[in-house]
Amino acid sequence: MNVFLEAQHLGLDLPIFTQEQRNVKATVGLFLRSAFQPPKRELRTTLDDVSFRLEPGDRVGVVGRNGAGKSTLLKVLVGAYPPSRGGLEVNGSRQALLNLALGFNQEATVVENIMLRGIAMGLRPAQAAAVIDEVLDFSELGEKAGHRLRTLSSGQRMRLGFALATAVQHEILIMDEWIGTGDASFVDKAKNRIRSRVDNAQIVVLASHNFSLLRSVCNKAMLLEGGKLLALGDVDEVLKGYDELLHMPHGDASPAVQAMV
Ligand SMILES: Nc1ncnc2c1ncn2[C@@H]1O[C@H](COP(=O)(O)OP(=O)(O)OP(=O)(O)O)[C@@H](O)[C@H]1O
Repeated sequence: MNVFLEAQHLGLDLPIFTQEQRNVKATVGLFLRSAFQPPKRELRTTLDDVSFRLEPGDRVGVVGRNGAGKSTLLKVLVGAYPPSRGGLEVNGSRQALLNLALGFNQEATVVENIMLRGIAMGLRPAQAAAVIDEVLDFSELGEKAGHRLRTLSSGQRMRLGFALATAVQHEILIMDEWIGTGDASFVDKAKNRIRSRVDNAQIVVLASHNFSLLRSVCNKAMLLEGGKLLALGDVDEVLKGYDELLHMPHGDASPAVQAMV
């Protein structure tokens, strides 16, 4: 199968809720208005005319300043947000390593959650059942198998989310910079597994601010600014352009970026 990920003139508008400027010194009025004045809903363009095609062997870092649209682009690529304009074509199985704590059912047991979330991630019921033992083993939660999720600590939930999200190798891996919050031995184990999933994926998309991580994982990078794709190319060149951009006011393109576009 020819694995690829293609975005064609992709655009996304998200609703934002704004409030008229209030006089914070008029305390009583402030309380009344914050209780009764409805917010205004506006649509804001978060991704604007983003086009690229990724092929097997592409390991692409997604960089840009805070609020540039990196996480939003990843959410569109994993199918969490449908694009408002343009199209996204994905050929191959994809796995998101984004918010590992999301999507659990607090009232269901650990094993039930592995089944439910495994199926939600696209596994067939038999495949989800087949990974239960491995997920319990990797997350070191065997003795909690029949416990309700709400009784787990946040670190234990993170282990479960990580073990489940990485239980199966996929062709396309879409991930945020992964910062381990578990104890040191789990973080080491998790890093080894991530490395193996990255090495064996055909396409990797990694959003991060960490240049050394990006250079060690990626061969290409894309630079976003204000929801637009400014550059896509060799990782070292794009990081150089991004580094220059970081020292410029918003809206100005750095010389290295201008040379790339
Ligand atoms: N759910 C949402 N609803 C409305 N606006 C949003 C939503 N999520 C993000 N935004 C806005 O979209 C823009 C891009 O946000 P995004 O999280 O994609 O940025 P980012 O490049 O990942 O930033 P950072 O480096 O700070 O994580 C920001 O202006 C943000 O305020």
